[in-house]
Parts: sequence; structure tokens; C-alpha cells
Amino acid sequence: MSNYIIETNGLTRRFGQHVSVDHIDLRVPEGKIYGFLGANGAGKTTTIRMLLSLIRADEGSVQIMGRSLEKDREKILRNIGSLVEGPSYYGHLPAYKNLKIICKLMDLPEEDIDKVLDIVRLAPYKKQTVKGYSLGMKQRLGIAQALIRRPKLLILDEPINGLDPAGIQEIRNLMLSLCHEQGITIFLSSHILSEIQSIADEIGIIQNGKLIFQDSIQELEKKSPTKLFVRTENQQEAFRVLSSSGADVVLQGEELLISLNGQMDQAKVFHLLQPFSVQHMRESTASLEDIFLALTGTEGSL
Ligand SMILES: Nc1ncnc2c1ncn2[C@@H]1O[C@H](COP(=O)(O)OP(=O)(O)OP(=O)(O)O)[C@@H](O)[C@H]1O
Repeated sequence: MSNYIIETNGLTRRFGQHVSVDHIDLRVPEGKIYGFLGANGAGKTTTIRMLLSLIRADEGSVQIMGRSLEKDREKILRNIGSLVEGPSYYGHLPAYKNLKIICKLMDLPEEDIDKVLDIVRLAPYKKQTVKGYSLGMKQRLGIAQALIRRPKLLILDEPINGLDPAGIQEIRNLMLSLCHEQGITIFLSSHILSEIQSIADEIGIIQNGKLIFQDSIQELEKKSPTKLFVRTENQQEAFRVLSSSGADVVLQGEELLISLNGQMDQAKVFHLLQPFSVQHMRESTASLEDIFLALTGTEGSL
């Protein structure tokens, strides 16, 4: 058996003439957090719906936990917790009761409810009706609904979408603890790189239905164009020295903007700037658009 908990081969889905998911070969390692990135309309939700057997694929195959989704649908889905397009719940009932209904329907042990509410940090609010919850709390309830099934794999579609920075941090911490402490593999989609950059081990990037990158976050960072913004006491002279040494540098407002690459790395820039008194230096983190540009040479459709 491979070490991939999800493996697709040539997975394809068309809507009319439009190929929404175009022959993608996902490789999701077990026990990791996999970030599935793409702009709006790139094909993330369609892919996830195929992984969960909510829609059929036109071509290709899906293997999950070493089994064929086509042949062993029931067995596989029993071990997956998912949250696609927002949580569904009874707003007039408290979180505890919402989970109790799921346990009854799916014949799951009710003893797990308190544990799961504790994990998603909703225990203090378990008796309050859900309609009064914040968006982040509702999202955490959605994750609790997925966790109550004791899944080996969690598949979450844009779980961070629409949350405020505190809510984003809460969900991030939750993912990290679910993966590292409970050993659950997490596959989550997002259209914002920076939101999942700090938690994902592995990244897949989908653009116009095609998987244009799939590797570790370290490999992605190597491909991301890093930029340095620098202010010195003598900008004109620093600019002249940098550009005559082959640096890709422009004067942008009060700052010199230097694009780093294999020939001009940070150490070389520091060396060239030694004669100038550097007042300020910051490094930019690459956005999804920068990465699309670096990977494809075209602008992402964000
Ligand atoms: N049921 C459908 N009927 C027709 N076209 C569809 C359907 N579902 C998805 N599409 C099309 O497939 C493409 C991919 O959509 P999908 O929802 O998978 O993208 P996404 O990456 O999840 O984007 P978003 O973040 O906006 O949900 C889009 O062009 C969309 O219009």
C-alpha cells in the first residue's frame, strides 16, 4: 500500500464544454496537512465533491486509504469527516444537541460529544443556541460534526473563508492539534496562500482545473519570488551599485525593491549594501498571484 491517504489518477470533471477538473493526480501523504490552493473557480470544490463521491467523475480514479472509491464507497466515507460549503446545523438548538442528533442518526457513541466539543473549544458554549454563535464558532461546530465520526481523514472546503484574524488563528491551531495530536490527515482548500502557508506540510495548486504544482511547502517557497525592500542613506548610489552588479532592482517610492534569485541571493545583496548605511529592510512574502506568475508565467485569475 502507498503512503498516500488520497491518490487520484487522471481525475476529470466537465460541465458542458467546460473542463472544471482536468486530469489531476493528487498525492496526499498520510498524517500531514495538505493545502489545496486555487483561485475562485479553479476547480477546488468540484475536486472535493468528487473525493466525497457527491458528484461523479467523468474520467479517472480515486483511491482513498488504499481502496477504490468506486468499489468501497461506504467503507471509505465512514472514515472521512468533511465540511463542504459551510456547516449545516439547527440554529435554535445548542451545539450539544446538534451533535446528539448526528450521533443518533449515525449510531455513534454519545460519550464522544463532550470530548469533541472540548477539542474545538466549544465546551463552554455547549448549552447556548447555535444561532448566537460567531462565524468562527459555527465553523468549529462544523468541524466538531465531522470529528464525531472519529475520522482518519478530514476534508475541509475553505474552512477559513470569511473568518476574522482571530477566527483564522483558532482554526489554524485546531488543524495543527488535530493533525499532530490526534493523527488525523487534513486536506483543506483555500484561495489565499498566506492563510494556509504556516500550517500546510504539502501544497497542491490548481489553476483552470489543472494541478500546476504539488510538493512540500519548502519546495514551493524555493519557487516563490522573494523580494527585499531596502532603505539606505544613499538610495541613488545603492541603486547604481546593485544594478551594475546584475541585481533586478527598482526604486519604488522611498525603497529599493530587489527581486532575489539564484544569482542574487540575500547574502550577495547584504554584501553589496555593506558600504551604505541600511536604515530599514523588510522581506515580502509571496502571494498566490506571485506564485502563479512564477509557476506559469501568466497572471492567476484571482
Ligand atoms: N454544477 C455546476 N454546473 C456548471 N458548472 C459548474 C458546476 N459546478 C462548478 N462549475 C464550474 O466549474 C468551475 C470550477 O468550480 P469550483 O466550484 O470547483 O471552483 P472552486 O475552485 O471551488 O472555486 P470557489 O472557491 O469559487 O468555490 C467553475 O468554472 C464553475 O463555474
